[in-house]
Amino acid sequence: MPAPRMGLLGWRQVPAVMGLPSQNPVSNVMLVGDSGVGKTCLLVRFKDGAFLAGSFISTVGIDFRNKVLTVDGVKVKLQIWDTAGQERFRSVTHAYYRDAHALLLLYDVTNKASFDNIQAWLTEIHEYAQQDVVLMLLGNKVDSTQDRVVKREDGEKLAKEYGVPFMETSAKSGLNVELAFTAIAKELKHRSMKLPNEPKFKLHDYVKKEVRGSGCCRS
Ligand SMILES: Nc1nc2c(ncn2[C@@H]2O[C@H](COP(=O)(O)OP(=O)(O)OP(=O)(O)O)[C@@H](O)[C@H]2O)c(=O)[nH]1
Repeated sequence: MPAPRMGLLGWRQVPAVMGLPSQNPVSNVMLVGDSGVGKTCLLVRFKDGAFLAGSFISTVGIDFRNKVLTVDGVKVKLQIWDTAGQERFRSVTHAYYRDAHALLLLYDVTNKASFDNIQAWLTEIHEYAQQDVVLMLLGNKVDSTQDRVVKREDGEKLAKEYGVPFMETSAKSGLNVELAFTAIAKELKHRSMKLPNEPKFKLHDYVKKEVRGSGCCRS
């Protein structure tokens, strides 16, 4: 059992922006998935450009970081919530779904159980999150080629089945990490601005094109 990492918010504490999504220029992005899939590492890679090597310290409750991205010349403020994947913190996570504007759902390509549990996570998301929440599926740890047990095609198939955009990432190498958050920020920006003459942004198409362009993830 990994040692616990107490989230900045600790138990039952709520970020100042909770409950005020419409008056609030901050977009809330929540990272979910089994314990150990790499949610904290993905966030640290995105925020600080570093990889948390060494022993695995499991998140307790929920933690968060802020990051501002410039998307098509517009600043998009993201507050990213790093949730605890362990089952015993599930009720804490449930309380946050409703105020999330976007969800990044992770599994670990070296851990079949974390992939098999995606269906259960999607059921939970369906139950607790807003109907129009932006959702993306990420298969993390693709740098671990020797230990891979979930093929890219399996991730793609599952994502297609549920109609969600998909990409493979590595918090260790940084592969597609910036891209995942940028894609989410683009979608959130387009939704919030709703410019009448602007063509509708298609997250699926953007992700497919960008992932193909990066030459990533051929296994
Ligand atoms: N090789 C490799 N290891 C990774 C990657 N991302 C995370 N890890 C390792 O996986 C372990 C778990 O990472 P965390 O980011 O703490 O996992 P988590 O999903 O936040 O776990 P919980 O807080 O328990 O929900 C750590 O030992 C990390 O070093 C990755 O992209 N590649």
